[in-house]
Amino acid sequence: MDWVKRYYILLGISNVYVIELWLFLCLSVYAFAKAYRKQPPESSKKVVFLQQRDRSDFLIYKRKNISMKIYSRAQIYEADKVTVEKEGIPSINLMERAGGYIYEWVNERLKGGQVPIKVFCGIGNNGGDGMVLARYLIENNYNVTTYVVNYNNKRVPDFLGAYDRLKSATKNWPIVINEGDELPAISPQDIVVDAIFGIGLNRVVQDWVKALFTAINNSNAYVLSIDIPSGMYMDMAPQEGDVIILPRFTLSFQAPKLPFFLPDTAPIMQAWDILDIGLDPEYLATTATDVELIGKQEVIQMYRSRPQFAHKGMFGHSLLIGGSYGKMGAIILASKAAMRAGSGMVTAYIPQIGVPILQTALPEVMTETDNFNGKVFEEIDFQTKANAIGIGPGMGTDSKTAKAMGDFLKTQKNPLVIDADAINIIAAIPELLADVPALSIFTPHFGELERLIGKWEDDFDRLEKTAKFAKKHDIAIVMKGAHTITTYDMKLYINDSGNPGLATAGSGDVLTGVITGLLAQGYHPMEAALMGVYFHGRAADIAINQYGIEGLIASDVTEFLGRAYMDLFAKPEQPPQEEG
Ligand SMILES: NC(=O)C1=CN([C@@H]2O[C@H](COP(=O)(O)OP(=O)(O)OC[C@H]3O[C@@H](n4cnc5c(N)ncnc54)[C@H](O)[C@@H]3O)[C@@H](O)[C@H]2O)[C@@H](O)CC1
Ligand SMILES: Nc1ncnc2c1ncn2[C@@H]1O[C@H](COP(=O)(O)OP(=O)(O)O)[C@@H](O)[C@H]1O
Ligand SMILES: [K+]
Repeated sequence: MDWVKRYYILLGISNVYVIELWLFLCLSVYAFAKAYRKQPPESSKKVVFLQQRDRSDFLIYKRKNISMKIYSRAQIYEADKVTVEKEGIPSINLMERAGGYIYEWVNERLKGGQVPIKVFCGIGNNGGDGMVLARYLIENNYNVTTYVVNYNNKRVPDFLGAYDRLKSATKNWPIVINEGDELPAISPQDIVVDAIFGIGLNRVVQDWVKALFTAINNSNAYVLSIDIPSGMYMDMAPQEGDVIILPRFTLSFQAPKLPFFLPDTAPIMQAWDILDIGLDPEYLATTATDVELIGKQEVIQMYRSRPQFAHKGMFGHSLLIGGSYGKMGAIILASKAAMRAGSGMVTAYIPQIGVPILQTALPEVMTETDNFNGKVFEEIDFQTKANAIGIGPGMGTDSKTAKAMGDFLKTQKNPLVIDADAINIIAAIPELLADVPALSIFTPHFGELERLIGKWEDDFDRLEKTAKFAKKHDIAIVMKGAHTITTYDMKLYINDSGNPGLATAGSGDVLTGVITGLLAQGYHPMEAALMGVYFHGRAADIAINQYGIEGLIASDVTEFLGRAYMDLFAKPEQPPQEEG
């Protein structure tokens, strides 16, 4: 430090002053550095938060190991009750826990950044979660404005508890918004926390609250919804004129909610994650739900590996019935997919006209035909001792074919896979349903489903009507689409794999082949249906790494089926590392 002393002595300042000044300088630099670290420039911190969204590609979130049960509202309330009883805690502690976890989630991403955060709280428990979050944010020096959206006067006790705790922790009290009040200005730079309605929403929202939702949606702010976007019902479809908050991200407690997977509401969910708030594990594990998610863990449990001395006779003979002039591709796709799914042998039953085409395209597959020489087949009569039969792809709905199918159904006792034109024929001649063997698997897309069961009003109505139809006829119905849902015995199984690359001609034919191939290998029909839908989607998820979503065609899905099987036991992928 000699050079400092000398400098100050030169300036005529005494030694004591030099040391004090030096200390003062050091402390100032330290304080500045600390303050700077705690409050980094707004813009850079905002970027860190937004990256979560930029990476919120649906595939990333689908890989997460989330609860595979989808609980009803009543079950979630019961889980709350059981948890507080077993832990011997007041229920507000559970709210504290939930709000605390949300705070940790936000803090991990914002790292103290001074982005303006506007927390909008309702007056129920969802609002209470928002209050707890707001308090933590304020206590940790975030830039927070809290609002109470006063949509009715029935403030629930835990909300009031959380409200009081916030008010006693800070002078930064919430602003109450009543009907008729001017709505707060929200800027695109804000982060909006939506804790207005949670799973308790059960009726249409008042107009002024809708206006607030609209203002939030139009603000272009980053919106984080707590538990479920406000305005979205947990167990019914949006009503005409409803407004739903459109979040960039939703943090949902403990388990996903059914509307996150349905076509009317799922597109609202740009990205979401599940926050484990420690609800009683025993209750969660032992409670049977009407809805389940099927992902890798479920399929692993169904999968049976092959013994070393296996031979083809052990893996069944699949028979695929279909094809017609101009539509031989469909039955070729289905037959090849059955082989790739692991069927020991595959035979295609096709009109004579298709034999050279099929035999050239698929040397592994055998063929049988009818005795007619038409563009469609006119009878279904075969020698193959099939372990599983799939019928429909490319078959057409010619009256001769329909007659042949009716006669064929009368001879069948084992579960069939019924797809495409076979469904259309049954839809046109409903009496045929009486001859469909129990536990047969129907695989309609929405068009075919409507022909089969009639019109529906919305997603929930469709699920109910389809489940009842399936129950009545003792069949399984695979409702194809994004998040294919299979129903049997009034239960719903939501598939967790697949991507919009599958929206391409022939991918449904491939699915028919996969399910038939699994059935032939001795899997129970429900296992074959659920595994088949999963593998089909997973193969497409892997294949798009090579072909891209637009480039994917149905044959690629078949090519990647083996990879989908291998992927069952592949090490889980590491989630992408946070930056910043
Ligand atoms: N186990 C969990 O998942 C936990 C959930 N908690 C929170 O609790 C929430 C559910 O809380 P609540 O049952 O209090 O419900 P909400 O906070 O979702 O709804 C608030 C209240 O508004 C009423 N309401 C419904 N529709 C309305 C409308 N259109 N207009 C005016 N009022 C309407 C309801 O009767 C309800 O009492 C969850 O979403 C979650 O945020 C946490 O606090 C603790 C644990
Ligand atoms: N957006 C999507 N996301 C995931 N899977 C999809 C999507 N669109 C279609 N699929 C899947 O692709 C398949 C399409 O079947 P289908 O409509 O019968 O096709 P095709 O009649 O051309 O064979 C179904 O398995 C369906 O679940
Ligand atoms: K909410």
